[in-house]
Amino acid sequence: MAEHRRTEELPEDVGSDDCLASYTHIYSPDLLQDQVAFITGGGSGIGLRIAEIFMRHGCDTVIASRNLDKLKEAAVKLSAASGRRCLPLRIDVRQPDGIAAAVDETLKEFGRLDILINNAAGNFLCPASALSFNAFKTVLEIDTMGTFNTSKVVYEKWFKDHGGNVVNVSATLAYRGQALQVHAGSAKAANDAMTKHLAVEWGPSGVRVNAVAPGPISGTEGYRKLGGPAAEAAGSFQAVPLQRAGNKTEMAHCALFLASRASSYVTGAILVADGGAWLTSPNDVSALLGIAASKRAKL
Ligand SMILES: CC/C=C\C/C=C\C/C=C\C/C=C\C/C=C\C/C=C\C=C\C(=O)SCCNC(=O)CCNC(=O)[C@H](O)C(C)(C)COP(=O)(O)OP(=O)(O)OC[C@H]1O[C@@H](n2cnc3c(N)ncnc32)[C@H](O)[C@@H]1OP(=O)(O)O
Ligand SMILES: NC(=O)C1=CN([C@@H]2O[C@H](COP(=O)(O)OP(=O)(O)OC[C@H]3O[C@@H](n4cnc5c(N)ncnc54)[C@H](OP(=O)(O)O)[C@@H]3O)[C@@H](O)[C@H]2O)C=CC1
Repeated sequence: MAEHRRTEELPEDVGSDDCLASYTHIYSPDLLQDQVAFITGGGSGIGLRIAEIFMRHGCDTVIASRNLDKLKEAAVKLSAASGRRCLPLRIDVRQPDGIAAAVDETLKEFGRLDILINNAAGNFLCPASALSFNAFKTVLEIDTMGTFNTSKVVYEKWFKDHGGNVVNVSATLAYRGQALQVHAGSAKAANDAMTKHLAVEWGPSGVRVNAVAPGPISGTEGYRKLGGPAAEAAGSFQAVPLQRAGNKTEMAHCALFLASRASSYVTGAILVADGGAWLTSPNDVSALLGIAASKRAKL
């Protein structure tokens, strides 16, 4: 008997921080019609693709991070690809006053805010013994405090009275112990707890709070910094049930589901989107990359 292996068509992707040349809608094209999304770290990687896919579903966006030149360049590409408006704003998610000013500007420009995507993060590989106290604190401040700061400002300025959707970008690396990742794993685990606590507290205000937890996602800074290309070369993805890395469009589709009425009864959920990697795969990146645990890894 002939062997049948069902294969799904993967959504389009490009490896660089560019917009897609073509896009086939899976969801209704008007799923986010005339809504407004505030996306931290929306100028690159997964955040940029989330902005693009949201805009292709009728949404206007604010993309906010530290590097305004990068954001302005991205905003031009995003508007050209989608015909929607994109406002680039400089923020550091560690600074609540700057976030507050950006949210004020968003409301002045668009008159509403429907979706917050907490995507900004920082990471690198480093053994705990070599990690400075400031390095650990820095990652917690960006990933965890940054998520709280932005969520709280958006809630107080708009969501408390109008409802809204928060989607946090987590990581499955937090689900098992992993060498060289105590800073990022601790931060993302805290964010998963924050997702559940805020879902409970803000549900009565009509605010849903969910998270998507990616595994390795190609074509991103995180993938490059954390050894994705080396893992590919070593054939490590064969150990992942779906036998490949994910792509940015796949993550954007998860965020779109959680940010839209497609998930209207879902809150406090963490949508694991890692091809099954954390369930089964060897996840000791230090062994894979040949990095001795006693040495500082600057990748
Ligand atoms: C689950 C998979 C399982 C199986 C699959 C099978 C095989 C796969 C195998 C491999 C994995 C493959 C792919 C990857 C998979 C998953 C990825 C998962 C998660 C990714 C998470 C991410 O967050 S990705 C985001 C990446 N992007 C960025 O990091 C961009 C933003 N980053 C930054 O701005 C900086 O890097 C920063 C975080 C350091 C912040 O910058 P800044 O505020 O300017 O801070 P600094 O002043 O520069 O530094 C502060 C202190 O930190 C120290 N530091 C900085 N860099 C390093 C480093 N590289 N190593 C150690 N220490 C560092 C710095 O020295 C400062 O400390 P002092 O004490 O000196 O003051
Ligand atoms: N790529 C992967 O394989 C995985 C990624 N993730 C998560 O996905 C998300 C996106 O990562 P990825 O696309 O790979 O990486 P990127 O480096 O492209 O994205 C991180 C973004 O965060 C922004 N940022 C960093 N620090 C700050 C700050 N202090 N204030 C405001 N913005 C900040 C950066 O912009 P700027 O420099 O302009 O500030 C950048 O746009 C992260 O939450 C990451 O943890 C999770 C698992 C796997």
